[in-house]
Amino acid sequence: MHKSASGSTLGPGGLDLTQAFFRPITNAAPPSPTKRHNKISVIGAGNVGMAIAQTILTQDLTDELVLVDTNTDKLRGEMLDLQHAAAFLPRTKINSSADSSVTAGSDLCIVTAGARQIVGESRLNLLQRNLSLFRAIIPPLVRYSPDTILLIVSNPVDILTYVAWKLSGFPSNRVIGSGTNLDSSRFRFLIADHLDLNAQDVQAYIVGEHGDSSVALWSSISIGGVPVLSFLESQHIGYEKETLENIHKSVIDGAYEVIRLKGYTSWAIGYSVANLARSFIRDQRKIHPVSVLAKGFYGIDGEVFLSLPALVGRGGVLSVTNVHLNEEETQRLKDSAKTIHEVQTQLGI
Ligand SMILES: NC(=O)C1=CN([C@@H]2O[C@H](COP(=O)(O)OP(=O)(O)OC[C@H]3O[C@@H](n4cnc5c(N)ncnc54)[C@H](O)[C@@H]3O)[C@@H](O)[C@H]2O)C=CC1
Ligand SMILES: CC(=O)C(=O)O
Repeated sequence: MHKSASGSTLGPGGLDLTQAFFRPITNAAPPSPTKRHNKISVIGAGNVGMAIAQTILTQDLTDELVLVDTNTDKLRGEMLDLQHAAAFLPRTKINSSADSSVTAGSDLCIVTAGARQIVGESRLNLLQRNLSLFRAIIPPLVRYSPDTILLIVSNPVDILTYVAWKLSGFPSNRVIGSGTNLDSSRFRFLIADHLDLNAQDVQAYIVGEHGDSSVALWSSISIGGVPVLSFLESQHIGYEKETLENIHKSVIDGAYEVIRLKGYTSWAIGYSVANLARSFIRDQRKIHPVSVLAKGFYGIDGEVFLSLPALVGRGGVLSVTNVHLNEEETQRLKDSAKTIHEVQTQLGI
């Protein structure tokens, strides 16, 4: 069997099996022209790329999902393994190739390709290795999908988002790093666990670098509409600053612990990125802490990408939320920006 030019299946002698199986309905209305065909490409079919792909499929976020990887056997194996779940999933066309032309016309390109940390390495240690990969990966993605949103996940994510922005020539609102969307979920989980409630009811952000210099915004945490720290202060309920610092330290150490235990992180980043993909593709206008061009916000004067709570929709990042930071948080954010800028300057990027 093979496919006809129209995509229907041809049997022996050129018989169109699709037409043979189905009888046309007279006076059937043509398909609605308003339904938009969505296409998401995931570059890098490793632990992270596949966790993202699987979550996108189960959440029915796209009509077409494309996987790209240079390891062609693994790539085909991953594609077939997902295709074999077709009977249990919403209908999605799944395709794969080592050639980026397969991504043509993508609405969203998610880049996860590259080296990952081994025990003892920080995210910044990966920069040299992943920088050269990005120089090969980004230009063809841009050529084949000039209107796409680039969502960068590979580490160090903030610096590689800056690199992708420079290489793409795109406006900065269409080049976004997954940033601290994941760290903030870890933060919300730890607070919710501490108080025995649902993490979805905890509004809390980690901003700055996705990594060791991230900043916890304690002053703006609210639970069920109650601003936590000012409530405790108004009720004269004491709390230890050290407890807060320990929770933030657990957020930072979280990835290192998972990497030490299982070798890599995958499930949480899979859900985090699928959650972002939904906001872009379905134009959710949701606020996510993601890595954006931060120059000009909170006194940051260097050209760096780092995470700030941002309004996200079909056009990419639509605006940055004017969340209040106290003096200490502002200073920590500036220090985080400085850390990233220094690495970029040392490498001449
Ligand atoms: N931003 C975040 O929150 C997180 C980022 N990461 C990062 O994601 C990246 C991937 O991690 P894993 O999936 O665990 O690694 P992995 O080693 O399982 O997968 C990487 C994949 O990239 C592929 N690849 C290499 N060069 C390529 C190219 N030129 N084009 C296409 N594919 C290529 C490899 O063949 C491999 O399949 C790492 O940089 C890791 O640090 C991981 C977790 C969270
Ligand atoms: C590896 C990594 O960046 C993370 O899980 O946060």
